Amino acid sequence: MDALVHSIQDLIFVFDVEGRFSYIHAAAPEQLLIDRHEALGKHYAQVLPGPLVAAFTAVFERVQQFHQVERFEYPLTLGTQPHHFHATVSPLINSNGQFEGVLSVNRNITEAKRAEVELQIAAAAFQTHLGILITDARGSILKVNDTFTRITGYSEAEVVGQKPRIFSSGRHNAALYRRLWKHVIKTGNWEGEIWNQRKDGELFPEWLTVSAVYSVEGTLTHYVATMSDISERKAAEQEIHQLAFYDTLTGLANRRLFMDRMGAALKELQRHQRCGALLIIDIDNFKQVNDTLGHYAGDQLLQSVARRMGKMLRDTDTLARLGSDEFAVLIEGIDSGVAQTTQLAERIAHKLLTTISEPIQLAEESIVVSGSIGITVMASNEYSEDDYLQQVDMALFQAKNSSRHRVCFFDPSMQATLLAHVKLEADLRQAQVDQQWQLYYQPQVNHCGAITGVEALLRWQHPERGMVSPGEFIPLLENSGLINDVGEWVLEEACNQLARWAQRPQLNELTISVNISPLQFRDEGFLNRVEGVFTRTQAPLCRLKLEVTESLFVEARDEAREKMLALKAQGVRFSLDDFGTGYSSLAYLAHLPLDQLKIDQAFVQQVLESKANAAIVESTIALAESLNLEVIAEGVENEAQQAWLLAHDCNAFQGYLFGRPATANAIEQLVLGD
Ligand SMILES: Nc1nc2c(ncn2[C@@H]2O[C@@H]3COP(=O)(O)O[C@H]4[C@@H](O)[C@H](n5cnc6c(=O)[nH]c(N)nc65)O[C@@H]4COP(=O)(O)O[C@H]3[C@H]2O)c(=O)[nH]1
Repeated sequence: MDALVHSIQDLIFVFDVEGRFSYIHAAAPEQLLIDRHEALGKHYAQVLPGPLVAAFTAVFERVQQFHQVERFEYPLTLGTQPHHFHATVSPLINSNGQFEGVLSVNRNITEAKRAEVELQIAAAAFQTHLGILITDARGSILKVNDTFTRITGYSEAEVVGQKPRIFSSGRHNAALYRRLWKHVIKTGNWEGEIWNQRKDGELFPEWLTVSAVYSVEGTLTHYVATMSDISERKAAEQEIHQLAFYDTLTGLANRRLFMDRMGAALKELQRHQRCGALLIIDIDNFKQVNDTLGHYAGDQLLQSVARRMGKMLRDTDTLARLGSDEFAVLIEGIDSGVAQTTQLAERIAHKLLTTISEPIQLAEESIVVSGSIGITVMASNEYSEDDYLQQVDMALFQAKNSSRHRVCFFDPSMQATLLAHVKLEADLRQAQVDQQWQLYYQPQVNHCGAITGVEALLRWQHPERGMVSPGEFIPLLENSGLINDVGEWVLEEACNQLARWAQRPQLNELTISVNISPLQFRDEGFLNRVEGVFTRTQAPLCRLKLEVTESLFVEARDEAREKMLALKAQGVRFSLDDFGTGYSSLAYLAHLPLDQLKIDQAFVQQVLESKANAAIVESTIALAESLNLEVIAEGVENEAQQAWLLAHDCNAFQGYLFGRPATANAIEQLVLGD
């Protein structure tokens, strides 16, 4: 009997009515908290840990009171290991029906508990955001989770027993699947991107991991596949790629992608000695379309031009939009040499120009635009992408500035000229900072040869080049916007001179003519600047003449007239310079508040040689007379010219015959006859 009891794995305790241990069975002494002999006769509260005492007391009392079997579970640490027990506590009732104690049978359920927890974890893990599919060793589906159903549209019932190939998208060849299974067999798992098909037929990309499951004995029992639907991520990646490398308006490559392709083309050039050509295309009247028809029309224009050019080019060419109305074409991998590449690029450029200039229907209007193209041939890898872009920009600049050739090739001398321009512009900015300006004055005389006034002419005292002529730098001042500041300096200097001469009896009648560039005149702040100068210098304004040119009245002429009237009201007079060279309407000129017509030196110098020039000068003099304007001839170099002019009623002159431009001091000496 003892041997029988001894073989029972459960712990058996008998407690008397008071709760003292009267019998203890344990298969091994380590299953007990204290030694069996020591525990016998002790109250359970003296042996068990506090929390268990409380739980056991409640059970004990109920068993005693109701004479019923109670069951409960409790944790207990034996040695250092946590354990779980299940206790069945029964009342011990004697033959008289009296309660004599309790019998507690305690089973160690630690392993079962652990398995239960693991199962719970596994079940929770199975329901994750990843789709899970489990197959047997032959690949038949045994189980899938809810996420799998959400991703694929297949319920578990629909797929159990099937092979995973039912999800195949047809996008991958058999070799990929062979590689996949080979890898799983060799390493135990595989992961990668794969396209599958949902139940509704839609193909989608997923990130798939496949793992092989082996039994303890090492035999393959299952495959577990987890998958996540990456179609949204792929779409987002695609969108990011599109935004990063393509122009949103036209869908063409953007500057970044274009530069990448150029980099690749240059490498190709290095490896295989193949030439390439780079073209930059600019839509000449794009700004005008944008300003007059609005941005929407401008956008449509660009889209239309992009479409047409795209159709014209080959798939291997890269067409890109680099900036607002600037497109670029990269033609690469041309086997033939530089000469043939040049010819090919030119042919393509002309075709592009033709396609650009076909009429475009924008809303109600059909418009025609033109383009200009700069080309450079990429035949050497000693230049970088940026160098080639710079070259082609220069060629484009040249194409835009030449009225005849809308297509220009880059040539190195162009680079030298442009660099000189850039240097000159930088020098001009420095000239303004360092005030390297000087004002010279050229005498203007009447029919008796007496000096009545001067024309103020700007000089630039360049630190290295000496005196630079305004013909060279005025256009640059105009292009860079510096003309406003420099022009103000000229006016202030001339007005200060007038104010000084006003103090001197023999000089106080002299007038000064100041050249005003159309750009300066049109500037919004022009009147304010001029009035500032007048206030500061207190010059006698009736002796100030502003020389304007006909080109001022080509655009916004009413605005120009308004400004002239405002200045006229302060006593300022106006001279029309270079008369006869422009295209202004005489009828309009008659409406301007002018005081003087200046006959351009080109006519004056040819007056004796060319009948046509003589006729122009004669009619200018007649026109001045009829409009009641003074007339002055400039560029008079000899007495014969002066005599001719006098004979034709022109009584005011300027030119080398009477004096070259000189300093104010020199002019004063001339007037005073020193
Ligand atoms: N061959 C020849 N030339 C003569 C003769 N008499 C005068 N000249 C030159 O002809 C130009 C007359 O000035 P412009 O027609 O207003 O032409 C001026 C004017 O358009 C512009 N300019 C000069 N100073 C200024 C200025 O302060 N502001 C602006 N906006 N333009 C200026 O630069 C142009 C050239 O000025 P410059 O080189 O000083 O050249 C001056 C003068 O030196 C002559 O008998 N024969």
